[in-house]
Amino acid sequence: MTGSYPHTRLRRTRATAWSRAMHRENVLTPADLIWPLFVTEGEGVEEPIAALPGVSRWSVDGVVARAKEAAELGIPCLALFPNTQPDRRSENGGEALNPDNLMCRAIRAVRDALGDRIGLLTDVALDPYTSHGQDGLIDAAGYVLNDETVEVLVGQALNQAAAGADIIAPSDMMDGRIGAIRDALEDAGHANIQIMSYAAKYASSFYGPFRDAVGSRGLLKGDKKTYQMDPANSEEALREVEMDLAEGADSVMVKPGLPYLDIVRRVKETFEVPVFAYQVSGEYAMIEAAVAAGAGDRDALVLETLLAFKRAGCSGVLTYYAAHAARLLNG
Ligand SMILES: NCC(=O)CCC(=O)O
Ligand SMILES: [Mg+2]
Repeated sequence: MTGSYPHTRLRRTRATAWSRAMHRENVLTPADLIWPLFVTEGEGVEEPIAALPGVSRWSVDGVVARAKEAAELGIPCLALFPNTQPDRRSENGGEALNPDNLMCRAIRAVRDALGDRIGLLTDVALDPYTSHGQDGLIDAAGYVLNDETVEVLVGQALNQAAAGADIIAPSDMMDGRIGAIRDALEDAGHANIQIMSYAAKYASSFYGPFRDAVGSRGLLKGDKKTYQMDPANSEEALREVEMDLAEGADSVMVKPGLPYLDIVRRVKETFEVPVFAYQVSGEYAMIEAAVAAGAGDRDALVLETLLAFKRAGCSGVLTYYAAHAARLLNG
């Protein structure tokens, strides 16, 4: 119990740097960071993404170089996203099942170069592969079909697993996909491949720059509200998480990040499982815009926002600032 003034003065322990360090309740380290990288075709290619100043798409060799850099910085895991060429996109996203697609080539190249020195988390959803930009198969009215999509997602997950993925991360929000993917991984002898479920993924306005990065912005018609969650809901997030855990998810994700830290906290307190959050592209772009406007200091804003994820209960954060933050933390 907190006593009363003046015997208790909460400012006492804040008076010096050593004392603040001694009383700090949460810490951020490079091991808390997962670095999302965008892969593009070619060799020696770096394509800056205008909507995400400071973030580029890299050809596979560049991804390998970034992976080495990440391992040296103490970042434990990368999240890979492909920018599929327009002529490889289709109505049913079949390129997701191609064992030589951009994603699988990137997975194999990083695995060959780094072995187990870094983890590879791979995105399962069809939006980087469909000509309509939705995460699944659609009917004539454009509605995303659940069970038919899950069948394709299982194939996509097995394809990534065969290429060497460590953590399958379904971001599609179909019902039942975690159980279906878990069963398929077990049957295929991949008992130790993890699943990090994007369990509570909201239909958010913060994903705009990401859609530029994977080339789906211009393609997407309508929105994703029939499968991603309503930002008004919190009870429903607990049901989503509960189902994914029951189906075999090893860890769960909340997305977006900072505006949804109340969800992180509720999930953590309710289930006591590893929870991750995604500081998404629009959050990154907001910080960059604030810095460009002279409204704040980048390094301080980055470290404060990332620490806030830890305080809320996250085991780690997916962030485009991962390498930058790790450099700051390593001093
Ligand atoms: N499935 C991954 C994402 O949708 C990322 C969104 C973002 O960074 O805006
Ligand atoms: Mg779900």
